[in-house]
Amino acid sequence: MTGGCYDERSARCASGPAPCYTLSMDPTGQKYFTIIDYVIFALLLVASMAIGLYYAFTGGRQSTTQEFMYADRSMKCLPLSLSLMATFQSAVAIIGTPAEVYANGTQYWFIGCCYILGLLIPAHIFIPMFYRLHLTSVYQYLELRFCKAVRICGTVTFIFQMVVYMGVGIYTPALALNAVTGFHLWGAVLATGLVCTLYTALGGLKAVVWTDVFQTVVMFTGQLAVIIVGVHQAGGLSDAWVKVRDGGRISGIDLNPDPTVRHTFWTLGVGGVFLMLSLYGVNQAQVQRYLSSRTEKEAVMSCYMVFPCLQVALMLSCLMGLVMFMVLYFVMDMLQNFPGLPGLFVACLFSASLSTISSAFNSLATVTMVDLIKPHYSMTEARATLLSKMLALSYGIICVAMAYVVHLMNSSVLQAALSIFGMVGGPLLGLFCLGIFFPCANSIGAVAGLAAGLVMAFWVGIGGFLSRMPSSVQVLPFNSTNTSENITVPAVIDAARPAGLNGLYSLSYMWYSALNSSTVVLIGLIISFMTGPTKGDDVASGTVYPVMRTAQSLLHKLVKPSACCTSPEHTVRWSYGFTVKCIVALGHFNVVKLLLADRWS
Ligand SMILES: O=C(O)CCCC[C@@H]1SC[C@@H]2NC(=O)N[C@@H]21
Ligand code: NA
Repeated sequence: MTGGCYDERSARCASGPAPCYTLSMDPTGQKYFTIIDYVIFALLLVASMAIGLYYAFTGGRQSTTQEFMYADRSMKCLPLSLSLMATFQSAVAIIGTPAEVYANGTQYWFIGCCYILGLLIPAHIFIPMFYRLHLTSVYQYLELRFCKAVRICGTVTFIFQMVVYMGVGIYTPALALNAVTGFHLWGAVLATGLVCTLYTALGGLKAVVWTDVFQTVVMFTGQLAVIIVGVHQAGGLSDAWVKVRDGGRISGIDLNPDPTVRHTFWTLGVGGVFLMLSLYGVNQAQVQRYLSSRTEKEAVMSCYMVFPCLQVALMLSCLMGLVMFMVLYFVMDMLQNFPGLPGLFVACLFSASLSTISSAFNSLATVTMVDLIKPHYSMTEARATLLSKMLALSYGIICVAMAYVVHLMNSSVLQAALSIFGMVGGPLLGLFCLGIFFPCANSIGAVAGLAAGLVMAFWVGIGGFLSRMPSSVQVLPFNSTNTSENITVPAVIDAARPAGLNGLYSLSYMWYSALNSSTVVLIGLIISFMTGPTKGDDVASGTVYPVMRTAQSLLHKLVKPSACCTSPEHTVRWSYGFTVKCIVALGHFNVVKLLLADRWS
């Protein structure tokens, strides 16, 4: 490792503000794979293809849309939970999260707090409702609750979101591989796109779920192997811990309520809940997995089981950020003398990418078929299945084209991916919440609300992107005393903090989902009341969540009727006891907070 430097190309591959080190490279400036690395990488593609072909020629041979799209609704919760986790865990997380943790400390790790509510709400509100409605696509809910126009708006918005996201997902690992090994950028994009499109178009959802399971194993193995070797090279756990702590990489809990601060416990732990709801609650790729479960209980269980998988994935990514100073270069440099490990790490990268874009292809083909084509053209089952496969192929081509667009954009992919979810997934979440929690909302309100949410999303999202001109400034590493070189990172500096309305531009991107979904609900309700709110009994049964009834029954369970409200002194005594309990709990929380802050300061 020599002194740090800011290298446009490698910083791009680091996908985010991260320091880069010029390494002792051969004259062409590239690190070469050994043959064993290529073999491991090729094995990943071949194995994925084999699983796809297996499901193309066994079972029902993907001859019906029920099998192609919903695996004949026969899936069990274990493979489903791994597939659910893998779908939104792409190379962006594998590279971007370590780069984020190293460049900005472990504050990002608190995003794990949003997984609790981010999975409980889908498990107990969205899944039961969608499962009992026997939906063929999640956007069918919008037609049941509102009208066909709202369904089409939702479908088109989803298609836009996933096509852009796929572009990021396929481009990231190819760029990283190119920057580090000299592997031809577009060769990697085409190889990934081709293999993924083929096994998805041939094997349907069964193939996508089982390749996701296989790719998750490769992902975790690759990350674990690199962490173990990295810690070993750092001199063992204790030395690694000392280096990391003295390097100031461990950031305690940041309770700053300022919404413009990029990463705090609130932006990650609370803003992240809305992000999770838009992904694990109403995103077609995930809902399709819930609907392919054998029973509703299996679907809820698969959602619960995502929690430990996500926590492990987050822990591995964050540990990589701590153990390795620069994910990819460090991997290549450090592991050069461990032939096979660079190949395993790159296979881990591509496993993350393949398992994400295959889910995107399959869900895009499904909604295009179910929401946009089938309602207007009747056709035989065979033709519908063939058309679905053609759609999956065409989305593969679109995805490669999108990779080129992302190439031109050249921004931090982790923030880009999360911003896409916030800017487009947020309004979609708002649309579903408007329908599910507000019986008075009508179709005009829904369409107007969605439009308002998207306008808000792009205004704040693009405004925020433009107002933060990235520039490289001299940044000393976090109070580290043991490193001499200055690390130059492309810091994203906030221009003079704009006041008032423009303050929205400096809003943390982690609040986009919350801001945009609430905009849809707010505008949707206002327009609904202005154009004649829907009457309670006009709403299709099963499409509204009974908030009041649930709240009353919960309150009833909490407040045992015998314990209080039978007489004034009972009520006084109960409320006194309740208040004392709250104060004690608050005390505990503060003690924990002080301990955490002290330990990590
Ligand atoms: O990896 C990606 O493709 C996108 C970045 C991660 C997406 C979100 S972040 C919260 C949740 N946890 C994950 O591991 N993925 C999703
Ligand atoms: Na993935």
